[in-house]
Amino acid sequence: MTHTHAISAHDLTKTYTFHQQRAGLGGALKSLVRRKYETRLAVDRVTFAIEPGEVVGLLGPNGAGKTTTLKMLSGLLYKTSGDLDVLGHTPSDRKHDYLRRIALVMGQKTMLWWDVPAMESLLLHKEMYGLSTVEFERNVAELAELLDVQDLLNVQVRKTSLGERMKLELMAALVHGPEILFLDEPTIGLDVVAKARVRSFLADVNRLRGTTILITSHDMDDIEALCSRVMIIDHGRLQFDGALDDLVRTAQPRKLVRATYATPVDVGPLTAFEGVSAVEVDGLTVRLEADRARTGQILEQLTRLGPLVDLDVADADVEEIMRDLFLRRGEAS
Ligand SMILES: Nc1ncnc2c1ncn2[C@@H]1O[C@H](COP(=O)(O)OP(=O)(O)OP(=O)(O)O)[C@@H](O)[C@H]1O
Repeated sequence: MTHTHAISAHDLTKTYTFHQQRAGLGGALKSLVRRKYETRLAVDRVTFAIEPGEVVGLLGPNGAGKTTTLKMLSGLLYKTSGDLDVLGHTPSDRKHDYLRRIALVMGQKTMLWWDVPAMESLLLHKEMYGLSTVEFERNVAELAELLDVQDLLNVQVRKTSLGERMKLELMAALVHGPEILFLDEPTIGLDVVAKARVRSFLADVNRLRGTTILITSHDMDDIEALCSRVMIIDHGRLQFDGALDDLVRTAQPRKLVRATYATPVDVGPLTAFEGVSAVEVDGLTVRLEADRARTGQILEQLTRLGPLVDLDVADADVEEIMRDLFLRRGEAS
């Protein structure tokens, strides 16, 4: 059988079953005698396919089911139902051949030994994945250069900064040359410079090696920099799967317009104009939101108000769009 998709999931579902601990000692004893089980539907009939070489962002509010999805894809968790195929494998079988072809990096977990230099962990990976010395040395050299960590490989990991450690973490994840990289919040806690470095590294890896990347992040700058496609998951359901641009267009049907005039203007006529909202005046600058479909007419209207010296039309910040989107969904459910 040939597999064209790197990842394909059909009605993928995960229900957690856990037992509720009652409060206090009496409660704890009662819980022992009569265990109360609860279930939580974390991922609910999710269907998607990802092609080799794609970089896809998995987005959603806290508790949406993103980590659970990544864990099922990487084989750390069993699915409850549905079909899942990654590189022709059932991930939860955790076959050696499968594990060789993927990597999972979790921003808050480390796969490096703390008390020894990163090189020791890399050598362990060499053994684990059965890499030849030539292959290993080539990969280490390439990754170390891309990440600029040549000087850090022989430093005890505990002595490295958070940003440095994430770079070493990525190196450890990629040294065996996986075809798919699962990333869970890879830039969490990093400063702006380190974040940018991680992003450009991931873009390089995708471009140079054709690595398929599925990334979750709460930082929309990560997503904008790396992903042309996003999947939004909320309450376990896949709510959107498509181009980031399309998401912006559908989620934010308004454009942000800023007009600056040479002399003060009366914005009275604007408020009555169809498709205009949130008009604000700040000295000689007028800000408003314009319905996407009517932006042309609205701009024309703005030119009639007075002598324009500057005009700026922009989409809302992706960060803001997400906030609005999740807020609205939260209110609706
Ligand atoms: N081991 C577990 N046992 C029971 N419920 C769990 C377990 N792990 C996660 N959950 C629940 O499953 C749901 C999805 O959690 P998940 O960690 O996948 O969300 P997430 O989208 O990654 O959130 P975040 O952005 O906060 O990391 C949540 O309601 C969470 O409380």
